Amino acid sequence: MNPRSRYLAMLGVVIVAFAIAPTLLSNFSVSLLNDIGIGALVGLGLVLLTGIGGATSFGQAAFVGIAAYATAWITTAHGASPWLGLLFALVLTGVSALAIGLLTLRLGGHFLPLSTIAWGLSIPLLFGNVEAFGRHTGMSNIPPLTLGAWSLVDPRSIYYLIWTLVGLACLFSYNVLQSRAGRAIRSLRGGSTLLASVGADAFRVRLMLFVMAALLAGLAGWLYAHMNRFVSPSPFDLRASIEYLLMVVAGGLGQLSGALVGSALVLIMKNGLQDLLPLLSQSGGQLEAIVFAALFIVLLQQARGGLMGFITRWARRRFAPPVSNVVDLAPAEPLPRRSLPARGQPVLSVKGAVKRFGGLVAVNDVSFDVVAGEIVGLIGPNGAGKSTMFNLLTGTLAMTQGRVEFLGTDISGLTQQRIARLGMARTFQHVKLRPHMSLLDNVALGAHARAGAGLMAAGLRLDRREEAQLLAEARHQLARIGLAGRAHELAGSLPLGTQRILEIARALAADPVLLVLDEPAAGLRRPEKRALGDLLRKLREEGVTILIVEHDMDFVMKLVDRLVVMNFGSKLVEGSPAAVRADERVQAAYLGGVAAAPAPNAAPAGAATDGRMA
Ligand SMILES: Nc1ncnc2c1ncn2[C@@H]1O[C@H](COP(=O)(O)OP(=O)(O)OP(=O)(O)O)[C@@H](O)[C@H]1O
Repeated sequence: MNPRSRYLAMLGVVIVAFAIAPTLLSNFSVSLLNDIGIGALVGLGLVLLTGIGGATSFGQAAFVGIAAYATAWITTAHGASPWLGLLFALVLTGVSALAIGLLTLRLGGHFLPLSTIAWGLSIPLLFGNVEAFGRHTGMSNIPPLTLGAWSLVDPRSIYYLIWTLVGLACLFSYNVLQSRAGRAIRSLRGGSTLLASVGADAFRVRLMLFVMAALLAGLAGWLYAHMNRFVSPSPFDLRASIEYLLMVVAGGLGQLSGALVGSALVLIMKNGLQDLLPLLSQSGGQLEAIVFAALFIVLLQQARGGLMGFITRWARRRFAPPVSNVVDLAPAEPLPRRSLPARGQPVLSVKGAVKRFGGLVAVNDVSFDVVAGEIVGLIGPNGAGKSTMFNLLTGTLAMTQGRVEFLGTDISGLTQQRIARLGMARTFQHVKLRPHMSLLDNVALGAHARAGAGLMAAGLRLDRREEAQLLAEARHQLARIGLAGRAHELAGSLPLGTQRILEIARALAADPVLLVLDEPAAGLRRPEKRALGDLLRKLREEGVTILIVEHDMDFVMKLVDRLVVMNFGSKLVEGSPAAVRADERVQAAYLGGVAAAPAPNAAPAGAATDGRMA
């Protein structure tokens, strides 16, 4: 049996087991399974938001509460149908999440989790102080769910609805993660610069994810209200939020199944402890909290991947074949390409660029132009201001003064994301890849701005044609750099030099007009450098314009059409490689005539062995 059939068979067994469970289990066990399903829905949102998106939330129970109170209020006070209650609950939860997200998601570091504690505390307090919500006594007599004439009042009948919704939510979330939106979500950890460089807005991605997680919690809240037919503030307070977080940490924050496993683990343990602890001590309630706190600490120390982390590692060792190097992608129409400007047309024009870091002038009144179809090298000794100049061009840093035009548009005040979308793609001096993602996904991320399917389309699998095009583009770019055979390996497994090349493939996937490369040859061996040089020359033939910062003079002199030399933040000279090599000011800047080395192949006297001038 191949792995896919084995996986489908296992899934079939799980579905059949869930379908027949209510006929075999006691009422108590079915009710427990219902609670586990509701917990799993909240946990699913937390896995996406915290485990995959990297934003810790201590306030998820508040969203469960907003939906539970919304449906309770509209169905009891206004006699609305619970299905209208669902719509109302989801809209209210979504709008609340959007408002809270807009206010808090820009907070960095520890401030975001702290802010989640603030609203996690305040929203249940609000429930307890509103007369219409029954204050701390809560609201009762909430109608049960009905499907036509079928009332879901009994735990065995609502069981099927809960677990069908859990199944659909898992499928939706899985589809999202396997998409353009999912790649952006998986890239959130590790900062927003990379996402901005491929034309994605990290804040928007995080906000959408936050709303999606809240909606999953809202769905759970709606089920909770109509299953228990009673709501009060305490099941939605900070303690409940921490319990949801504990569930996903116990189950495994890194994978969707962690939500199900964690919910089951914590709720079964909680029930067991509630039976056991009173036998051991009078104060069983307090002991339960202590046991859970101890469990949390042990998990954080010993098993950060949770139970599913253990199971996955074991299953991989036991069953999984080695990573398949076959790129088994369906054929797809190529993505539309942008038209490149005619050779010699102006592409980039930098006028009087200045960047100050406090008292330090890192870039001082630098001007130069780049025209279509040429390779221009930006060189200079260490600390000359080259990377800062690149960061100004790409919008990564704001200019203190000056102007940059790209394809005739003034991009001086534009964000990195807008500039990327205009057709400027870059690589980084300090490689920015997502090591836990495959090579294919890393490169497909580069083509993010060439497609448009969002979360909803991805979740419903309406994005398959576009997704196939994105993956085909990524495969094409991987083939170009000779890594097609390793498409499914993790980017983190590559040596640093190869990671730099992978960054170039990611930049090419954006179909750029201007490729901005920051030290692409650093860490490459001689044959790899030769291959890189060939690739860049081929790109130039195809009409791509290239601006390159490089310390390897042997490499750069043979490659570029023109050089701009910087020193102490200012432009020193500009000209052909031969003219620059012969220029005395450049020789002086590079400490004693290193740049005057006669043959481009030979390491210049006094230069570092890798051919670095500086
Ligand atoms: N974010 C920053 N804050 C303060 N100073 C900075 C910052 N970034 C760069 N600098 C300073 O600006 C100057 C230029 O740095 P930059 O990295 O642009 O030089 P470079 O030519 O790229 O050097 P290298 O070749 O070593 O990478 C250096 O003195 C550096 O310390």
